[in-house]
Order: sequence, then C-alpha cells, then structure tokens
Amino acid sequence: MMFQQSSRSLLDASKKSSSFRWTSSVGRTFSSRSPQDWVTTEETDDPSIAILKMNRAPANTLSLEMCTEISKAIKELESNKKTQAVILTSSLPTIFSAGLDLTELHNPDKDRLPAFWGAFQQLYFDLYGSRLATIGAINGHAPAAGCMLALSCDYRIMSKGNIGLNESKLGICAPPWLGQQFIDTIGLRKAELALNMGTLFDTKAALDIGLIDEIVGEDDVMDVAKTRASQWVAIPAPARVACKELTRGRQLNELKENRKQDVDHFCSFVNQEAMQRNLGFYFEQLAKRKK
Ligand SMILES: CC/C=C\CC/C=C/CC(=O)SCCNC(=O)CCNC(=O)[C@H](O)C(C)(C)COP(=O)(O)OP(=O)(O)OC[C@H]1O[C@@H](n2cnc3c(N)ncnc32)[C@H](O)[C@@H]1OP(=O)(O)O
Repeated sequence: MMFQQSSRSLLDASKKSSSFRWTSSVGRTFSSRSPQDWVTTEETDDPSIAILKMNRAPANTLSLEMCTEISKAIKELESNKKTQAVILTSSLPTIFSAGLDLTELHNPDKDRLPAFWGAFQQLYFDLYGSRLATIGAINGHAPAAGCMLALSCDYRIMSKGNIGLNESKLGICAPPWLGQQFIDTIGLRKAELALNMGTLFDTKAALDIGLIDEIVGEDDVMDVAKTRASQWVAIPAPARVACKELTRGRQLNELKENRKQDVDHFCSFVNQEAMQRNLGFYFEQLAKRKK
C-alpha cells in the first residue's frame, strides 16, 4: 500500500503519459516521467517501517531534481512520528543508482552547477544524518554517488551488481566528505587502494572489504530488509540517534561549516577544460559501450 503525500504512487505514475524530455550534452535524448514520480514511498505492514524507491529510469542518476526529490521524501517520512526506519531501494531491474547524472557535470549550466552540488550535499545531510534507521537494499549497481547513497545507510544488504567509488576512472576524485565516508567504512588503506584505482567491487568482494553488511538472494531483498529494519527499530530511538550522532556528527558538521567552499571548489574543478575533456570522453564511451 502506498502512502506519502507529494510522492505519488507508482500506480498513479504509470497512468501518466511521459512528460519530461531533454537532450543531454552529448546529444542523447532521455525521456521520463516527471520528477515527482522519480521517488515513491510505500508503507509496509509494520507502521514504523517505510520503503523509499528510486524510479528514475534508465539508471536512477542523481540530477539536481532527483537529489531534491529523495531529500524531500526523507523529510516527509521523518515528519511522521510513527516512522522509525526506511528501506532505500531501486525499482529498476539492475541498477540501484549510477551516481551523479553526468549531464549535470559535462558542459554544465554555470548557474545551475552550484545549485546542483548544493542539492547533492543536502541529500548527504538528509540521508547520512537522518533520525530514521536507514537500510540500504542495494539491488543493482551502485557506483560513485550511488555508493554514497549506500554508505549513508545504517545497514547495507546487496543482491547483485558492483559498488564502489570509481571517480578516478572519470579523471576526477570523490569529494572529501564522500571519501571520508568510504574511509570510515572500510579503513584507510583499503580506501586508499580502491579510491586510487577506481575499484568497483562485486557483492562478494564488497562483503569481504566491509563495504556492505550482507549478501542476499535477489528474491529475498525486501524480506531481509524488513527483518533488519525491525531489528534496528527494536533499539530505543534516542539511543539509536545518539549512536548515529556519535559516529557521524563530526563529519556532518565539518561539511555544514564548509558548504560554500565545497561548492566553490567543486564548480571550479568541474569547469576546468581538462576535466570537461575527461568527462566528455568518459560519457562518449558510456554511450558507445552498448553499441
Ligand atoms: C571536488 C569534487 C569534484 C568532483 C566530484 C564529482 C563526483 C562524482 C560522483 C559521480 O557519481 S560521477 C558518476 C559516476 N557514475 C558512473 O561512472 C556510472 C556510469 N554508468 C555505468 O557504468 C553503467 O551505466 C552501469 C554499470 C551503472 C549500468 O550499466 P548498464 O546496465 O549496461 O546500463 P547502461 O550503461 O546502458 O546505462 C543506461 C543508460 O543510462 C546512462 N547512464 C548511466 N550512468 C549514467 C550517469 N552517471 N549519468 C548519466 N547517464 C548515465 C547510460 O549512458 C545509458 O544511456 P542510453 O541513452 O545509452 O540508454
């Protein structure tokens, strides 16, 4: 059963005709439903546990609007006192999230770029710092910022796909706060190796390295996620929230205090000619890969 206010149900969404079309900087045309349909929330049979689904075909990439919609959905769930946990997952068959939408980075709109990065920062604040217990039900690929979504959850189960921070392969480096999340999760040396090489881990390697907490069968993802959410909800909420503050508070505050510098650094980094060349090349390869 669906419940949230501004996030309409998948059923409602499927009745609507396609309403969003745009052309990317390398000339490919995307079409999709409107941003409000890119994220939906659902009830479970336990009123304290909700599901947040990303439905932005083809790859759940994080554009400015997608970041905003996920943030909005988290805030709406948090505003309901009964809700204590959220399961973050994807409705796409093989992709959890392919990370930042490269159309935002390549040949960027100079006015939109800072707003885009601000929305991505906000998503990090909202998910990593949520009062809710967050269970990542990673049911497909989760590279780069897709991995950030997973790392921001309290507990990660994964059924298939690859996960990691592959930014170096695009000729860029993950932002410091995302790098720190990675280091805090798998430890400095393993993170150092993986960040430099842009390693994407399959489920077994991701479990071995501590990037995910559990591998689950494809058909069991939601059942296991609900069971894990129940276990987290069973811990008294003030203790749970205090533990999160203890392990994540410093990192969250650091970025809060440096938000503007982080936006400025990102924009000047991305606007460099060499960076644009790298991104353009990577993006072309991505488009050609299928052919
Ligand atoms: C100071 C800090 C400075 C900078 C920091 C910048 C931080 C960046 C973090 C990021 O998140 S960068 C993005 C990194 N993401 C990736 O490298 C993932 C790229 N995608 C893939 O490798 C694959 O798509 C996949 C393994 C996730 C899935 O493969 P497959 O199932 O074969 O699907 P397709 O490749 O056919 O993808 C479907 C469709 O979606 C397009 N697409 C995929 N990823 C992106 C993306 N990140 N942005 C935009 N578009 C993407 C892909 O081109 C396909 O489009 P078609 O039109 O060909 O259908």
